[in-house]
Amino acid sequence: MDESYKTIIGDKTSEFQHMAGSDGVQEPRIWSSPEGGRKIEIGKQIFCNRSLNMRNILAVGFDMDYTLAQYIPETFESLAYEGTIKKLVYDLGYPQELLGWSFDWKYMVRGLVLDKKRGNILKMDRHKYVKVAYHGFQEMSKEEKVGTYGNTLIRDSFDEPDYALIDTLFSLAEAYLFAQLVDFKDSNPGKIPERADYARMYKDVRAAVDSCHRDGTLKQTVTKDPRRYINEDTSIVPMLKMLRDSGHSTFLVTNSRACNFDWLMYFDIVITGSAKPGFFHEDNRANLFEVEPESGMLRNTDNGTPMPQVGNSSPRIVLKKSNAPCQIFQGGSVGHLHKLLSIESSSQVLYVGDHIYGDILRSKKVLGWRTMLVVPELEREVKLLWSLRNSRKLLRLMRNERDQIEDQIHHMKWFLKFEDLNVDQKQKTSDGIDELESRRDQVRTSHQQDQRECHQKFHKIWGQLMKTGYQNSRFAHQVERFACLYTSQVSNLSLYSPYKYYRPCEDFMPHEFDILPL
Ligand SMILES: Nc1nc2c(ncn2[C@@H]2O[C@H](COP(=O)(O)O)[C@@H](O)[C@H]2O)c(=O)[nH]1
Ligand SMILES: [Mg+2]
Repeated sequence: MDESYKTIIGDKTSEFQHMAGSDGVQEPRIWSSPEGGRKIEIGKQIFCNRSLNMRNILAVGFDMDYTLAQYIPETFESLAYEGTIKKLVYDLGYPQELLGWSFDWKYMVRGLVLDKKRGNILKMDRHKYVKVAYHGFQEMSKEEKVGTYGNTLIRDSFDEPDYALIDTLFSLAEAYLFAQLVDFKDSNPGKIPERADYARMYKDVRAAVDSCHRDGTLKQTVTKDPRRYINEDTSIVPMLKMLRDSGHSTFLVTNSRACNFDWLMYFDIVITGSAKPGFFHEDNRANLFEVEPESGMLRNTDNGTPMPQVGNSSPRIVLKKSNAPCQIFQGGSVGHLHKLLSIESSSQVLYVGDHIYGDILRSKKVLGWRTMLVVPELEREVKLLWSLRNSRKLLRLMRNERDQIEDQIHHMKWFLKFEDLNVDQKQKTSDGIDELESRRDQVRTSHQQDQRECHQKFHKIWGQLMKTGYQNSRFAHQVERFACLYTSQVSNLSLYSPYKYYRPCEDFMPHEFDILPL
């Protein structure tokens, strides 16, 4: 939320005050229990794509919104949805009846791609093949899908400007509204402002959402009733404390201009209004301002070094239970942060965020920071996966059976065509082929049906977040490439030793699967 820092820092009674809960009272840690550590439940585990030794990490950094501050999409995204509709109607000339629309917060999922020009919503696999496609809320037939996206010679990048990626939970409301508008335009062509084609409608929705974040519409409502919009997670403060006690520096880099007052004492450096992902570019020349905590006023700095104001020394907020001053800044770039934390190599930094592009992909690609992605959806996904493990095995067996039958059919057809057979043999072979073809059709139909049902247990429309059919989804592919670690909640870090050596599981190529089964 782009709002004044002053609101939070200056008014200690404001909303986030209630959230931190425990202020660091140490409970026995799951990893340090005398029995030698207990098993961590599957939904809370940290999964590793790339080896990461926490002993080599000097500074652990955090994003704030949807990472430390766990917004409740059901209420928070509904708020964004309602605010956006009002702006569309009152500022952008959309019809009044939009005000009666409602939001199904569960309908859209992360990883989807909006085709702005065609009004379609797509889920694709890691090769960028479109596997599930809807026009508005209307499922596209296989023929339509292949006709529109199936050309394997002209491969689309499926990126901006013609496509929009739903890569943060903040985008769920705008994706849903876009689908609603597409349906509405198709059935009421005269009611949408004349100039508005699908792409224009997307642009209007984007501008309206943006405006809700900028003008304080959302912030004001959240401030009045924070518990309605943000999940209280009392394990965050102990987790931050544990990291600091183990010798790691901690920092916060958020695009928001506000931050939770109760967390400040557990960070060495706080940077608000960071304008990620631009923040991660070394050549970013954005000025770094120091925030005067009591007033929220900004002071110029010389690359992070305080510039004494005439007649005034530069004050620091000295926080309870901490000898070191917490330094709070706004703006700047990664160069400033590295200097403030005395970071010599990017690989000494672990950054934890929720935005696969803005937090993870850019910081990894541009800087080589180590990264951890927070995926709240993962907890439910892995639990379901566990409960469906036997069905998944059966599906694999069915798929193998279908392959074997197909091979047999090919073999027998070849035999029929090229072998010198008598009439009787020909008849027998043909009958055999008919039988196999009917068996293949049966297996294929039940396999398709069971696979669909299995996916629908994860999500009725889009299926499993990390898979598209048998392939990894595009989202999963990005997670695999750019997130060294991933987990469902940031506080899962406290379930592991702060010196843990995270190691990935073994990679398997297709030729190894049958030889080295698990
Ligand atoms: N101006 C816009 N701000 C947005 C939009 N979507 C989210 N946001 C705000 O960004 C920060 C994210 O904070 P971070 O801690 O995750 O870096 C938060 O304040 C959101 O309100 C948008 O579309 N436009
Ligand atoms: Mg965030």
